[in-house]
Amino acid sequence: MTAVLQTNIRLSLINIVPGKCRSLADQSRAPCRIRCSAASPGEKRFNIALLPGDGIGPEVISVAKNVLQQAGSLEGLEFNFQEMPVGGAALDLVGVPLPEETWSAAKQSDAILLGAIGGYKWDNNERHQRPELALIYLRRDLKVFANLRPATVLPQLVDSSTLKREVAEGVDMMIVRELTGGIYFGEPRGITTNDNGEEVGFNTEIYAVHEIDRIARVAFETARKRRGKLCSVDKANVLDASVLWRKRVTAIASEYPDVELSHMYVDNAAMQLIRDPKQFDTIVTNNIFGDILSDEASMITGSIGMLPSASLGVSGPGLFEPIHGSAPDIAGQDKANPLATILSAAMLLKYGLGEEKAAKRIEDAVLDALNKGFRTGDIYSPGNKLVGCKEMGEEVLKSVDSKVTVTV
Ligand SMILES: NC(=O)C1=CN([C@@H]2O[C@H](COP(=O)(O)OP(=O)(O)OC[C@H]3O[C@@H](n4cnc5c(N)ncnc54)[C@H](O)[C@@H]3O)[C@@H](O)[C@H]2O)C=CC1
Ligand SMILES: CC(C)CC(=O)C(=O)O
Ligand SMILES: [Mg+2]
Repeated sequence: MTAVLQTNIRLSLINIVPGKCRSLADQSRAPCRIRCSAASPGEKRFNIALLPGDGIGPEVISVAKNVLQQAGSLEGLEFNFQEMPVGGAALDLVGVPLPEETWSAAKQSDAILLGAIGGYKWDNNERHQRPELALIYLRRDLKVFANLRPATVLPQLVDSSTLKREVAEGVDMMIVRELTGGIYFGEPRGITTNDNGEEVGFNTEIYAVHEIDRIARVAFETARKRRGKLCSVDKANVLDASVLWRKRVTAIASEYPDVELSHMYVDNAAMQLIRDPKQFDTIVTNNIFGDILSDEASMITGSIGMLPSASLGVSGPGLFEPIHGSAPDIAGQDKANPLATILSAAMLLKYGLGEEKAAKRIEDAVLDALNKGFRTGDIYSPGNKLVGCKEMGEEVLKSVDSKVTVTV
């Protein structure tokens, strides 16, 4: 597992951005250093904004928080957690999906751990009252344009994959998804009436050169530190935005002669992920394709409940969250798999705070709990021990405590 998490992307981002941005990135670390000085020798303090959100969000966040706290304390890290409402929970409390207080806490934190947002209750809300808007605003305003979604088939979970053992075994890819542009943000958008008096809905897929170049560089840096293969996924046979995407990714490739670049249309990529997922090392793609392909890739690993993510920008706090949604169908039943959120906490330590040892403690503890046979329903296979969200969390916590060192 650590193989997919070995790139220090924050450093990569700093490295790839020249001059002015480098100092911006350095400034973003300054508040942490000031807080650290108040801690006792050998101890570092970090402010973590916890945004549980809706559905299974609070269940998985409460478990991941304990694991994060424990792994951190064993490495001399102290966390000041500030829990704030977001999404539907915030709509119910104060009438907006991202309250000003939540935004301030997130912006001023060293890193943000988010559960999930949305649910049936708010499904028919007007667009400006949708819980999911909070996520869109957070990503946009934090400027976290690079979304890393590692998909690794753990040896312990090969039998949980929906694919045959020989297809799933050994899969280890990183999907680098552009997160602050494309059709989720493009203008114009809306629902209007056409000349025939018929209602029409429309959105705009739009990318500027600087948006493509910066995500391409993150992807090339990532691929360089992995197996040196980058596949750019687009729809350049139909979409103009994809034509520009392919042109720019190809241009940026000249800066990375050691990385082997290929291009693939997204429909083919969706098929190839199931046919032969081991062909992929690093994938770079736009916002909507990355959203869809990462859900698909999650099932190769056994469950969407396994995939963490890190959303990073040039400066400021990173946003860490499982790739899944609020799973309203299982919310409140202690059935959710918390491992995606626990592993997102590991990504927070590694990419957000640069605390690799504490991150490794979490990754090892997850593997240890799986080695002992603990499984939530989504990754259960006969012969293992079926547990709920809380018990899985407790088992991971015990493994963090016992300071296991596991190799896969
Ligand atoms: N980042 C976020 O906050 C996201 C929010 N959403 C929102 O979540 C709500 C539900 O969306 P869906 O399309 O149903 O996607 P979903 O990811 O919430 O659920 C899809 C399926 O996967 C299962 N699942 C998801 N996470 C799981 C976990 N940790 N353990 C076990 N099973 C898990 C669910 O039970 C469901 O059957 C919607 O309101 C949607 O807008 C959707 C995706 C991302
Ligand atoms: C709810 C969407 C805004 C987000 C999503 O599905 C995702 O980021 O995976
Ligand atoms: Mg999604």
